[in-house]
Amino acid sequence: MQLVRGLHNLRPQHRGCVATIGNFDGVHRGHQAILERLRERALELGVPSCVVIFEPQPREFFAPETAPARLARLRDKLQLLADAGVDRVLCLAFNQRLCKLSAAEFVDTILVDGLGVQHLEVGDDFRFGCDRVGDFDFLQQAGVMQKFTVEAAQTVELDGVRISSTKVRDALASADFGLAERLLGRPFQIAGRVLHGQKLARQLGTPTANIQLKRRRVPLTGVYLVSVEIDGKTWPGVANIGVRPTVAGDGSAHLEVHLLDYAGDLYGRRLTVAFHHKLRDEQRFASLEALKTAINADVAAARAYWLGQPLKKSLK
Ligand SMILES: Cc1cc2nc3c(=O)[nH]c(=O)nc-3n(C[C@H](O)[C@H](O)[C@H](O)COP(=O)(O)O)c2cc1C
Ligand SMILES: Nc1ncnc2c1ncn2[C@@H]1O[C@H](COP(=O)(O)OP(=O)(O)OP(=O)(O)O)[C@@H](O)[C@H]1O
Repeated sequence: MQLVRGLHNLRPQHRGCVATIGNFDGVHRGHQAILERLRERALELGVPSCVVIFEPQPREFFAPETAPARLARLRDKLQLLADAGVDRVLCLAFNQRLCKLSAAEFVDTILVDGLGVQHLEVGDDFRFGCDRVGDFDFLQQAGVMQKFTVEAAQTVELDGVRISSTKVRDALASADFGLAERLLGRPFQIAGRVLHGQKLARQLGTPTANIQLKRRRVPLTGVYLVSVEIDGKTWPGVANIGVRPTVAGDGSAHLEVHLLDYAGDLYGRRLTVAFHHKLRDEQRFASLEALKTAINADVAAARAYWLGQPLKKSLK
């Protein structure tokens, strides 16, 4: 899959494609259906498929304080789009200039002049352009004039409710990982590289791998039963995701995982953590001793859970 960053990096050979536009946060089953349709159209027309995304996402640009945490960071989104068979991603900087484009300018500059789009696939609720004036009808009319076709993707629902990134976030916030998995079409996961921590965990008796979140905000906090994939092998574990109030960190979120029965150095390795069950909220304990007691109880609960579970369900 090819990544084109910014309109200015589009070349004449990029013209001619089928395209869709959106945030695609989490690449849930609604998105997957659009991408499937896009792939079919690309094959029919013999042109590449292109997904247009924005960085930052529009809500993060307009209201950085209240924009929801992302389900997946850009790198993981790109991987998911590649896995869905997308040929090209055009990643546009969402800035003052872009948000001021009228719907007609958006179509002319990006879709027609930039991409030479032959077919567009969008959700029926899709809106774009300054003040979100552009909609499906507008696109269809523009398509008649500018010689491209537009199709409204059928809404994908689960139990009568439209699947959306928002619904996945709600499921994670209420720790309903079964629902999150049904919305996403895969378990909710966070991937990252293992960093050196404050080395307190060993003193607490429970070694943990600290996964780099950088400045990433996360859509869930607390203590969870997890399974962790390392180089294709899966290990049961217990994880804390949060700001670690007891040891007064820097206020940024950390993901720390203790793997049951794993002995070995994980520094620098890339882990993928899948979430299965919430044990409790993160707490501020009065002492390290009290934190240690709580973590021991978490580990015992994890051990009991994984022993009682048919491991093959979640573990390879
Ligand atoms: C299962 C588990 C549960 C945890 N629960 C909490 C908690 O409730 N409150 C808290 O402040 N820190 C919690 N922590 C984080 C510890 O504070 C952290 O692991 C410890 O500070 C070690 O940090 P280090 O790896 O950077 O040395 C938890 C960690 C684990 C592995
Ligand atoms: N359940 C769905 N069924 C069909 N199309 C969908 C579905 N969800 C999103 N789409 C379409 O996928 C494209 C990208 O959607 P986008 O990520 O911007 O919104 P979303 O998933 O509804 O997220 P949010 O909850 O943040 O609004 C848009 O064309 C949108 O209409």
